[in-house]
Amino acid sequence: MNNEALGMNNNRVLVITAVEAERDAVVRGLRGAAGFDVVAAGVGTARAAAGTAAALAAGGYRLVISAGIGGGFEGRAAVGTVVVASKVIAADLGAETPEGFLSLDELGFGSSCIAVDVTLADTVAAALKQAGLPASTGAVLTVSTVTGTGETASELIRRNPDAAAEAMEGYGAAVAAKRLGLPFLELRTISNAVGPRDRSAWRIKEALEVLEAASAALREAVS
Ligand SMILES: O=C(O)c1cccc(C(=O)CC[C@H]2O[C@@H](n3cnc4c(=O)[nH]cnc43)[C@H](O)[C@@H]2O)c1
Repeated sequence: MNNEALGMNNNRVLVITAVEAERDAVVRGLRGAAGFDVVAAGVGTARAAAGTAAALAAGGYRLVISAGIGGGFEGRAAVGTVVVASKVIAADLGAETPEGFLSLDELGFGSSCIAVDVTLADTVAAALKQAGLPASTGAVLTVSTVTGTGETASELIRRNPDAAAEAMEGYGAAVAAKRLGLPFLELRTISNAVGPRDRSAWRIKEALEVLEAASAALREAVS
């Protein structure tokens, strides 16, 4: 029997972040809004999936949002901007062959791509812009390894022409949400460019400030 049949209202929103600094930024932005639970589940898809599934087991949710900082692809998402995912792609889940990379889809093991609620994603992006934030929509890649070379960045774009950003958790949280039939969103504030590793150029503090501001706008957009 599902929650509705049991008379339980599914009216809560679960926001999953990787680290506590992201969770704290989201909580500050939400400013005590009712109906939101914000959980830091750890870095990577396994922790994101396990943390999301564990939280959803309590029941009562209507939406799952993966939120945090991320890397932006050159010319698509600049540092300090926000990307709302139009889809989530597990970009390195598959098999390497001498002829090139094969995705889960090509291997016949399901899909590396998870759809989001596009109408809601567009609504959230519009609300962020309305709040004065530089927001756009685009595919967000989930990777197991932060991209650290121009070659890998180019290869990711070649395989995923609509990619705007990369991060490490979205696909895991999305799989858990999908398993329960819940709509899913991913929101990334850009802390660094995807490409040659330059740790000194990461703008984590600024990205967390944008994440806080974005969460304030999110509060209205998904209520
Ligand atoms: O390289 C470092 O010294 C370093 C220091 C602190 C954090 C990191 C991370 O790799 C954080 C990963 C964390 O943040 C998201 N994220 C942010 N930028 C990217 C990116 O360009 N590619 C993938 N993930 C990124 C990710 O979702 C993790 O939660 C490194």
